[in-house]
Amino acid sequence: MAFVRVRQHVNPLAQKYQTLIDPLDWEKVYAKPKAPLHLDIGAARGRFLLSMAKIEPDWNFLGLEIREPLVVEANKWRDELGLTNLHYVFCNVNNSLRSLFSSLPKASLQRVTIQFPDPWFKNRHAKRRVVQPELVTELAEFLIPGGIVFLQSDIEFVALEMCDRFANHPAFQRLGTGEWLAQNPLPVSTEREIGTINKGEPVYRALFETLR
Ligand SMILES: C[S@@+](CC[C@H](N)C(=O)[O-])C[C@H]1O[C@@H](n2cnc3c(N)ncnc32)[C@H](O)[C@@H]1O
Repeated sequence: MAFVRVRQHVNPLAQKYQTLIDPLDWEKVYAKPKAPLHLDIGAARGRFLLSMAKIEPDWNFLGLEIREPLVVEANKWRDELGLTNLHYVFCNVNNSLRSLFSSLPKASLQRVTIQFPDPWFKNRHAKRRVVQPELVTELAEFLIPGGIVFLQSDIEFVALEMCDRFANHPAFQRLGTGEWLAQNPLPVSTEREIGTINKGEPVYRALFETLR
């Protein structure tokens, strides 16, 4: 499988990423549009979802990614494998969720993963980080009661900031003891997670649930 070469980071605040995305026609996207939906934010090359879609054929999987060539490539691999429960969309997740999900069958969105989002280390770039309070509010609106959000990062301050933003929203409660999770509860690791573990570096993980 040849990999397309792309820029490592793009600035989500740049003008060209402010275009609003059209709602999806879910009947055309998935063979079973009413199946539970797992959303992966910042899907990159999409390998995590590709494996998940094979393991859980009764779920639908949606990957959102701001680097368009990766999305084109991931959808090509999906087609080659004939997976009808997997789709990738090129968008800026910070301005697209509401439009994207306005047509979503009721009670579909059940699981969200945000894994190793770009850290944007400098304070003056903090607004470029994916988990902004507005994103948390939108997820609270569309997730079912009892829906799950799984967060992980290799940068502790990013993990802490993500956790604070979910903990500060009244719709979410953190699961577990409040310590970082020792294990990934999902059956597939992301590319970034495997790289981090192979370097012997820590991974900071947390689970949140929407109130029932
Ligand atoms: C460090 S990579 C991690 C990829 C994958 N989740 C993993 O764990 O291997 C973060 C990904 O999020 C994407 N991303 C960053 N900001 C985004 C945004 N506002 N909307 C959509 N995708 C975004 C980046 O382009 C990049 O592919």
